[in-house]
Amino acid sequence: MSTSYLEKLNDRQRCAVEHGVGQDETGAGPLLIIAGAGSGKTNTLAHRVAHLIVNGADPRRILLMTFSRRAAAEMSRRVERICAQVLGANSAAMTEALTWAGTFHGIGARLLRIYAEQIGLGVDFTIHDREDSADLMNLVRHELGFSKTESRFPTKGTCLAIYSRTVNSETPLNDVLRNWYPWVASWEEQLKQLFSGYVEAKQAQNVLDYDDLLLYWAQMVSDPSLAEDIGNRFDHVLVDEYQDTNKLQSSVLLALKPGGRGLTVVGDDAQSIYSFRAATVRNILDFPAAFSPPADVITLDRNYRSTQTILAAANGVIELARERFTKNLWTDRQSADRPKLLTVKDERDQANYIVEQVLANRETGMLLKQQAVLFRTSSHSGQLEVELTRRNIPFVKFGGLKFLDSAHVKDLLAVLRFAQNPRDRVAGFRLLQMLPGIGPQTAGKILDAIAADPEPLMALGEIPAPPKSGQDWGSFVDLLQALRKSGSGWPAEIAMARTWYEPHLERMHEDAETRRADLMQLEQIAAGYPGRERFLTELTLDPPDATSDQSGVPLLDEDYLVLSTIHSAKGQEWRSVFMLNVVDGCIPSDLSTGTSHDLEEERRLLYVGMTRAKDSLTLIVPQRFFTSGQHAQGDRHVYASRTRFIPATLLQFFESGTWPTVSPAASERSANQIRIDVAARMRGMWK
Ligand SMILES: Nc1ncnc2c1ncn2[C@@H]1O[C@H](COP(=O)(O)OP(=O)(O)OP(=O)(O)O)[C@@H](O)[C@H]1O
Repeated sequence: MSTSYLEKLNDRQRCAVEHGVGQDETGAGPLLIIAGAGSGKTNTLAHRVAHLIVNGADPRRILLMTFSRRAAAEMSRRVERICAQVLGANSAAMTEALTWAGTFHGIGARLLRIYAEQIGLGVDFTIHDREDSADLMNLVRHELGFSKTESRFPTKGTCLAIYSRTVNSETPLNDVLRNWYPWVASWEEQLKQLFSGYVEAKQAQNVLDYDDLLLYWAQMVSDPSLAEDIGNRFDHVLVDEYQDTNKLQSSVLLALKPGGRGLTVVGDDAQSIYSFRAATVRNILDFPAAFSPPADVITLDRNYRSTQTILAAANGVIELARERFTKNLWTDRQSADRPKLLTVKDERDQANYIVEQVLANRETGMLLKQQAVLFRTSSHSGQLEVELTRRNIPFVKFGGLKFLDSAHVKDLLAVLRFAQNPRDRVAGFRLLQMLPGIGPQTAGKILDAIAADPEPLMALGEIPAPPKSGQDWGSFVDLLQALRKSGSGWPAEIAMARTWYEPHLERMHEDAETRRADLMQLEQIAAGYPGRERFLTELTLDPPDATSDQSGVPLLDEDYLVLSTIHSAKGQEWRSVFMLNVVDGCIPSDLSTGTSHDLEEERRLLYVGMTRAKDSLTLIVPQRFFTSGQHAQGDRHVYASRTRFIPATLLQFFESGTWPTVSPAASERSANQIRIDVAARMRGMWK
């Protein structure tokens, strides 16, 4: 069989791809691939999966876990391309059978549905996103009377963050409070009560939150026979971005493959940027020793993405990290141009510079899509978005406000979610209050009345129409009962729900027309899923995160500039990268300067951003920037200085400059063209 597809790999990559393949029948021993930025991690992992399939592995028995659904889709596409070189026309069938590719949470949700009965879980469970979870937390907090306490009890968001960190890091509440939330430590007892109430409420309503998908999974595999049963479904388990997994995820993984047979994890400790989700870099560092004999380790340190000058600057930044394990990256892509470190007056000039530069690049044949503007926090791109819109330059923004966070999209999803799981109080609450004349109290009463019935939506039909809800009540009940029966199939159901919702949309929002366009787009997205349950699950777990000025994301063949938070830029690359606000207070963010641990993560963020660039990198340092909300002083302009992560010793790696540049000729011209001689007038005042 031809192995020509392996020829383009370098020796180390090839070693990683071939590790253990065809050695013996029990599969390869555990493998850790430490893959530096741009070292071909995705490429290598895709080749490994393809190589396994080409060598006879059953694709239905390969579990591939990635950080996002987008990454899983990209990986499957690459695997298919590689397999096609060897297997020709048969490859599509093989790679389509690669059905166990997804995120930890997505895979968890699927397994929980399969094993629901064995662990006493209602198979119809719905999944709460962070906002729904916070709403439910709030409800319980209210019921327990904590919102009325005299000194201030933590907000619903903080409570949820504490809960989430506690369960994901498998750390006692007491420690979490002491280390991360010392200012609420006095509330420990009440928080315990709250969390216990929250767990009971979720169970009564048959909902799981994000964390539950991992928690339930971990509980499930703590039973040795279930663990074995699930583990035996897969011959190979491969995990990408292992540096961003948390303790719970590694527990699950090790329980699935306790001896490490067939287990491959890939990651880069220098790119670990998700500790706010309780990810721990220890997972990757401790991986080899979790097995006996220890896992094999292969390091990829040749970078194929960036020029040598960009890499030198990025290496310089990460070299100053307190603790690091990855070696310096190297490349043979020479370039005479160092990355730019550009000082501008303020954010307005920053935006103007980018627009000018992006257009200039396009003149030289670089598509907008090959260029990206990265920033630490979603709000940093405000000025730029205004300028791009004004100049009619199409852009798509990743990170920050999600499409699914808009009220009307959430409304429509609430209809579907309530039909799916009528015990889901958060969805029910939202939905009932859309009807005229129904407020929180009436909604609560209705939900209470139907909760005990084995078929709550049938019970709904027996409730007399609440006063003032008029004819809307009847059509509401009809809709839900029809959806529950699933008679019209998918995606017709979502169209049905939208038709029902439209008059309410018009009543509630002045800009109903633009919102309607979002709903049409949602319907289009929905058509790509086999059914309501999969649609709701996957959308909640990995929502599309692009928002743009237009009603939707431009079609793929259109050209647009990419705006992205650094977090959302993970794993991507562009020919030209601009980074906004490379100043202290933005990166490191002034919210993150608390501990050295936080600071180190901010340094890695800058590193991740810089290593996205292939040919050209520009870091922009506005001397003044606008900050909102976080300070006691409120919104204000502050004077900024260059990020502390680029101290004077690193300036050698950059070409420093200012913009706009005033050429000598221009200043001479302006001197010659004095329109008002103010000085002469001033003198004249006294003559
Ligand atoms: N053996 C190789 N020969 C030539 N180019 C390669 C090779 N391996 C990878 N590349 C190229 O290097 C670039 C980076 O690869 P990839 O996106 O897989 O990196 P990565 O390790 O996932 O990066 P990161 O961790 O920074 O996101 C891609 O453009 C890819 O095509």
